[in-house]
Amino acid sequence: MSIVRIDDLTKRFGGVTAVDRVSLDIGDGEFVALLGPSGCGKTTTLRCIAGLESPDEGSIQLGGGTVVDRSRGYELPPHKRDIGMVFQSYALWPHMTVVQNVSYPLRLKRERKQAARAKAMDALELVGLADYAPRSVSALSGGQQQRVALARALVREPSVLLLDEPLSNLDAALRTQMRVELKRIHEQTRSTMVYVTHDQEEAVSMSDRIAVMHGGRAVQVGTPREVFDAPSTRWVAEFLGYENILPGRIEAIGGAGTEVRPDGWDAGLLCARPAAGCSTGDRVWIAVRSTAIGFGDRSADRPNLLDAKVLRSTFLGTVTEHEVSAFGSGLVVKQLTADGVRPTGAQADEAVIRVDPTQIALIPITDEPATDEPVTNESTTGGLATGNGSAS
Ligand SMILES: Nc1ncnc2c1ncn2[C@@H]1O[C@H](COP(=O)(O)OP(=O)(O)OP(=O)(O)O)[C@@H](O)[C@H]1O
Repeated sequence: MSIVRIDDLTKRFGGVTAVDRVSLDIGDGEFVALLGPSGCGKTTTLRCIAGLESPDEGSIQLGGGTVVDRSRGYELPPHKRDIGMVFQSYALWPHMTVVQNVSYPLRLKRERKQAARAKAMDALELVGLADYAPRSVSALSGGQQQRVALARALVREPSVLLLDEPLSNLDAALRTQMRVELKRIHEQTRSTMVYVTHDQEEAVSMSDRIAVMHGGRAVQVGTPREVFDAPSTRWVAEFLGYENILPGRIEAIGGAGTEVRPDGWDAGLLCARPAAGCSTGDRVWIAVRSTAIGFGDRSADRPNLLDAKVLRSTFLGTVTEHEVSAFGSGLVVKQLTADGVRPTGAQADEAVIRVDPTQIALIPITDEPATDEPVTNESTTGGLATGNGSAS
């Protein structure tokens, strides 16, 4: 049964369509991340679920009950929705102790002091802060304050917990630690969680499913594996860090996989992943991560060996990044430093590269109009992706 059901949700701010016909079903106990670059509509979607924004179109159901339905002008106020929220800013009461902050939502609901305190202590136990109960929240670190905010959201046992970039104010080490903590809390409580983030690692490491958002739309929804291994559009592939994206055509589909030929190449590539919805002759984007290309050796009889020219090599600390050219296409190759010694050909800048057939994603080229908007993604190197970008 879906605990959150969003149908055709649209929210406009003046001329800006912040959320554009988003539909999403979230099951009981699921952890779903809304992932996308800044301004793609993640927070607005979350705020519509919470009732902090009033959508222009569409409907939302929580726990089977309608909370907003624009078609009949129905809208339930935020305090009547069975949700808990955790924001980027912890929004705690600085003059209250830890336990007072956590029990506050129950006191607002007129729960008796002793019962509220007992539930608050259980919630603090869950986030590992029971020993801090009598302290003033102002005396806690950022990470501890975020845990208090989490305990406060959990204390009412809401059917849905909405989290808006809750870890973004923490330093990198604490963020990683809190990620593990949040996952544990989710496993322990099995609460349904909707988590807004622009951080891919966060989304992948915690979520059961990810909804990738772009320009107000949920452009792909799936498990982390599905989304990362089979991006549905060129934009999603680029956003998820595929540095090499070439336009090409499917030559043949056989037992060993799909043969594709990038435009302008004298050789094809074997792709071992299933090419869902593709047929021979189809135009496709051929997407390959830089880590899926290595230096090879002609003496081995393996598929996808190509002669290439090494244009530049840059040591990046743990990996070495090479920019190479094969059949006139620029490619980014990344190797662990330990494997970074590349076999040279007759000339110092010549090498044989190998594209791992199991690591190639094929994306049908559709006639959708291109967006000129660049992909903003900290983990993307902004390499030598080619193609005219005329389709997504
Ligand atoms: N109150 C508002 N008034 C006007 N425009 C708004 C308002 N809230 C959001 N927007 C616009 O709607 C679009 C989506 O914003 P939203 O905050 O939902 O994106 P986001 O994906 O959460 O971004 P970020 O990661 O930067 O928070 C943006 O273009 C934003 O400028």
